Amino acid sequence: MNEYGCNVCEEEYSANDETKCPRVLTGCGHTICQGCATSIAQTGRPSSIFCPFDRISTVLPGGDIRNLKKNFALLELLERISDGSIIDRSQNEPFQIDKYAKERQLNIECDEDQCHVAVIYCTVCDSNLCESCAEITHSTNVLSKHKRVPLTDKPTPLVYCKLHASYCVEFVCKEEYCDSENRMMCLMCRDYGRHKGHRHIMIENELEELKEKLREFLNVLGKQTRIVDTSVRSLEIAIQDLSPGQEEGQLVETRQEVRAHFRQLRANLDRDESAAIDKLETYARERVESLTTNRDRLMAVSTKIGSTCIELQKALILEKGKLLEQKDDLIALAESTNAEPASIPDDSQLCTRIAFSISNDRRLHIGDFIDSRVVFLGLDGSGKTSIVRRLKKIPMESVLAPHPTIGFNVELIHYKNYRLSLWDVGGLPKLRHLWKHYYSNAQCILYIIDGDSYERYSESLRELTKTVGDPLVGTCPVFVGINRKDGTPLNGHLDALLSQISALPFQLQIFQCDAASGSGIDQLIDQITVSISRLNGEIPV
Ligand SMILES: Nc1nc2c(ncn2[C@@H]2O[C@H](COP(=O)(O)OP(=O)(O)OP(=O)(O)O)[C@@H](O)[C@H]2O)c(=O)[nH]1
Ligand SMILES: [Mg+2]
Repeated sequence: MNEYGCNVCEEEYSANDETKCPRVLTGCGHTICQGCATSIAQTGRPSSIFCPFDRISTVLPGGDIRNLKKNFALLELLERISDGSIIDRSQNEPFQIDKYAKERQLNIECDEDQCHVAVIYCTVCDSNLCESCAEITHSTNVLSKHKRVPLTDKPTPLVYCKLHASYCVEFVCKEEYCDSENRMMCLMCRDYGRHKGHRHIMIENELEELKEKLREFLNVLGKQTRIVDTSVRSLEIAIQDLSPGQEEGQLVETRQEVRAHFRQLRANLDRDESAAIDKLETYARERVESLTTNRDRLMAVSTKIGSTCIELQKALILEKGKLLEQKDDLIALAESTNAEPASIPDDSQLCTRIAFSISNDRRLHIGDFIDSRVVFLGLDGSGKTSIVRRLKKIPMESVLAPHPTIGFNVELIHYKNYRLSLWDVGGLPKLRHLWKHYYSNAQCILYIIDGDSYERYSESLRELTKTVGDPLVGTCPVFVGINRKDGTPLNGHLDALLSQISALPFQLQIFQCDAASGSGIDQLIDQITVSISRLNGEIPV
């Protein structure tokens, strides 16, 4: 690569050759030669040019490459180098541009020293030489007169005819039907030999045509190389930008942005959590203050009642005369103590469970419980009672013996700001005609299917369709729970059941749980309250 050349085509810049003039891409500050800029601009938008090194766009004033600023500093430097006015400090002599850069690329050995690369051709000695060997071998008066040219200008040697060795090849046969393998011919071949009477052209013309073609190819391939090299460079930049372990680049920047985003989210969450906890604690403090005031008031009443009782007890053992004397005082004392206001707290004041909900913007709301009715349906033995026991947090150390529910059971549980009454309805066939009395005014229906009993899937689906298809269900959210999921491993039957449920023309929310292990139960209660809050048009918790 030439140090003072264009980094795209790697050819030297020049003030004299317009196509080699260094032009500045003002968008980014890189410099490339006018020729490369022209071919790059043709592949992009004509009004602008993308830098081949960093893909930054530069507007082309007037849509013409020639309007891009010349890199005068570089031109001046080149001029000073060619003047010899710049000293190469490492060599302590004027800085030189390698004028044989092209010849060196041919990498032909020097005839004098195989370790040297030839750059010069002596037309008299017919030898390829490096600069120093050319200097040494041609230092005498006579030899110094030999004509030496750059290796790339070496004249091509004469070629002699293979059949008539003393004749030079001068023509090339152009006869379409010529069957000779050797198309080059000398005068003898043409006039008397196997090419006699054949159409032909001068070898120089043929060579010129061929060279012209090769030059065209070189031109096309050169452009292609530039495009490919530019793309390789762009790809390298992109690879570097996205490779992990780099200190800078797009990946690093984006990673920082993502981290900042999550840092902000965490900070917001922490702030909202603190605000919610503060609010909860303030609420608890106010409740404690009010309960303490109530308690102190009742203690004062209790003390007064105690002392009055003692006074009355003492009066009971007084002499008749004295007792009668104190009659009015004692009655007044008893009446005033009896009239002392003693506000006895009711259950709601004593209830310490705190109803709360959290809005979408993560604010805590403390308020009354919302009462909702959740009805459990499903075939007998599907696990309804077991799931309700799990929701009630009743310890279940082992699987209980089947104990069919006759009629129904109601259990109350609290979750956030919901007070849910869980209606566990028996699933025996004789009880199923009663189900409608339970689901007709439910806020949520849970239909449980025993995942293990695939022989009962169709019966279960039939009852489900009948239930959900009943207009009494209306907009009530329906959950279909596959119980015993931790039992038999998932099998094809279960997959088929899930797709059959999904294909039903109702809006059903499917979940899987296991009453024996308790898995999936905690998520269930959360989903139920979210569905109920949506149904009520409240802010989902
Ligand atoms: N291994 C296992 N057994 C379960 C599971 N759920 C329920 N069972 C057992 O299955 C049997 C029936 O469960 P129940 O909860 O009584 O069924 P049910 O749906 O209430 O039945 P009915 O009241 O007749 O409608 C009991 O012996 C439970 O212990 C489970 O997830 N895994
Ligand atoms: Mg039951």
